[in-house]
Amino acid sequence: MTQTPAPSLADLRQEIDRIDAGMHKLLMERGDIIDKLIAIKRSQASGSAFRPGREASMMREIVGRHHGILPVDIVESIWRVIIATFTHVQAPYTVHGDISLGNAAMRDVARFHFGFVVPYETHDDAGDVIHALSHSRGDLGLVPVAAPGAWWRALEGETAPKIIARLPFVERADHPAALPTYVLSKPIDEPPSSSDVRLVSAVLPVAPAKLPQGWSVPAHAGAALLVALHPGQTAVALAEALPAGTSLEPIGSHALAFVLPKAGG
Ligand SMILES: O=C(O)C(=O)C[C@]1(C(=O)O)C=C[C@@H](O)C=C1
Repeated sequence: MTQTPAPSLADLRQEIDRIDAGMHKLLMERGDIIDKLIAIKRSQASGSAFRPGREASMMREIVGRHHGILPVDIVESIWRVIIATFTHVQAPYTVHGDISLGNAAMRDVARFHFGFVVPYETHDDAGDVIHALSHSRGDLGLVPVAAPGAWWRALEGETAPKIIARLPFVERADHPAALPTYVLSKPIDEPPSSSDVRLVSAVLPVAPAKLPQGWSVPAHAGAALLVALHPGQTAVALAEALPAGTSLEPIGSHALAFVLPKAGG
């Protein structure tokens, strides 16, 4: 029986060149599709190209089907950069990062999720980020969930910026840009789906001795709570669980995080 000879280094490099050319061609083809999409989106009311629900479901699909020796970190980061860059091609925007919990961690979040083509500006606190968004056309803000003070109160009111996503989309141990971060923008034309987490600013008459049981409170400061309503939970039930005189204001929503099990775990 004749054995097929093992491929040479030159053969394998030829294969790599063929694959790279194919990937490059597909990316250019993706650009042609985005070009057509721009025309459709221009005719819609909102000036913003972001569709955070669509982005979250794409990331879920991509990371969910991945296997092989290429680390999932790189797959997530490549597609984040592709999507963020094609969004920028549709309508230019700047990412504003709140560095109150550290410059390096926020820069990693911004670069991992938005790449290097999208301009990145830093601000000393969440208030400055929200102010910058209010005066922009379609910029994005990044605020750490644990940023100091009741920063989310500046998101109350119909025309104020809102939370539209939570990063990282894909949660796993040792994520390279792990700082839990909210993405903010001016209100967008995408109603939350029934499987999204809706965020509420609750202001109690006095600071509570302990946080309400059975509710997710990602952040709190004095009498102000940022409450995350998970699918099935309602603002009416939350109001009943909190003291009389509490005010509740919607401040955005985000997709449920996709939790990736630990490799081998
Ligand atoms: O699907 C869209 O609406 C797009 O604009 C395309 C795209 C992408 O590049 O895949 C870009 C921006 C959106 O946030 C979601 C996805």
